[in-house]
Amino acid sequence: MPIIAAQGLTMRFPRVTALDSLDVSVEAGVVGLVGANGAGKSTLIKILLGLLPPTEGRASVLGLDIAREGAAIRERVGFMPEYDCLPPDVSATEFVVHMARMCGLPPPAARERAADVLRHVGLYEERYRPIGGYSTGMKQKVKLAQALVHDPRLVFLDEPTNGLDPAGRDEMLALIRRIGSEFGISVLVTSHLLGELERVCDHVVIIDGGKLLRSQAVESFTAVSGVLTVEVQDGRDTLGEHLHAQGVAVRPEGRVLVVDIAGEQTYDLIRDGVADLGLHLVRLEQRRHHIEDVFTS
Ligand SMILES: Nc1ncnc2c1ncn2[C@@H]1O[C@H](COP(=O)(O)OP(=O)(O)OP(=O)(O)O)[C@@H](O)[C@H]1O
Repeated sequence: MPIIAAQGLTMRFPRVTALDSLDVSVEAGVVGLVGANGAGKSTLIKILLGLLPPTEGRASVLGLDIAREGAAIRERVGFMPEYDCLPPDVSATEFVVHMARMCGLPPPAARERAADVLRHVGLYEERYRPIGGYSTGMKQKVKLAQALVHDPRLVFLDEPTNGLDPAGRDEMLALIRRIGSEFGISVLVTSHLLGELERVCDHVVIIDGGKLLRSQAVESFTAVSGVLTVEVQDGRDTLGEHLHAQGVAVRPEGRVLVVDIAGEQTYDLIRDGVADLGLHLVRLEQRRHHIEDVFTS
């Protein structure tokens, strides 16, 4: 059963059509929803949570109908909103316990679950301090923790890497991957950056102007290409010239050489070249496409 299915989903605001007859169906796993700012990602999430009735069309989440079963959907789905909505004067622990209580957990279970999820997202001693003094990364973790506290089957994460520095972004992406793989919770994560979703998602849905552009397994975007990446220690140009002299299509790119594969003999020529020149081979691998290549080529 798909975790999310939409048919002809349309949302017209007075001045703009945010979703335009969207048909999409995705299976369990970590799913990326990609689109430029204003593409309709947040609107889709609000509709899927049963919080905003669409102008036209139908959709279901975990097999539940958004028009009739919104409350049941929200019981089973966690939501991390894009913008901050955190009370500055309470601690992360107090806030997440409160959110667990709102979901119907009794006090001891709420405290236990809150402690667990805060640990999972990487908030430790700081969880007793008021949220107002937190960094952006810590606030994102609190928002993620509250989305997970009621043990949902699916979470919607709206731009979770927004405002994070590269280290914070990597940490958040790793956490998202763990939610899917270790906790077995399906994830719908939005971003305007294709590249970062490629690293953590099984499947990506790309929308533009409220229309579906693609819905595809990440693996099928990132199929192996027809080029090899060769890295040697101190000898990139020597090896490049040597291969070129043997008719190999080769070009330097940063620290590596990029070689077009013209059959099995290309591997042999590289191996023999490295050996003949007495070089130390660091890396020889077939390059994979990146999702972004699909849209820039
Ligand atoms: N309540 C609303 N009333 C009027 N227009 C709206 C409303 N909510 C969203 N829109 C418009 O619908 C379009 C899609 O907005 P949406 O927030 O879904 O995009 P998004 O892909 O999530 O982008 P972002 O990442 O910038 O939030 C935008 O043009 C936005 O201005």
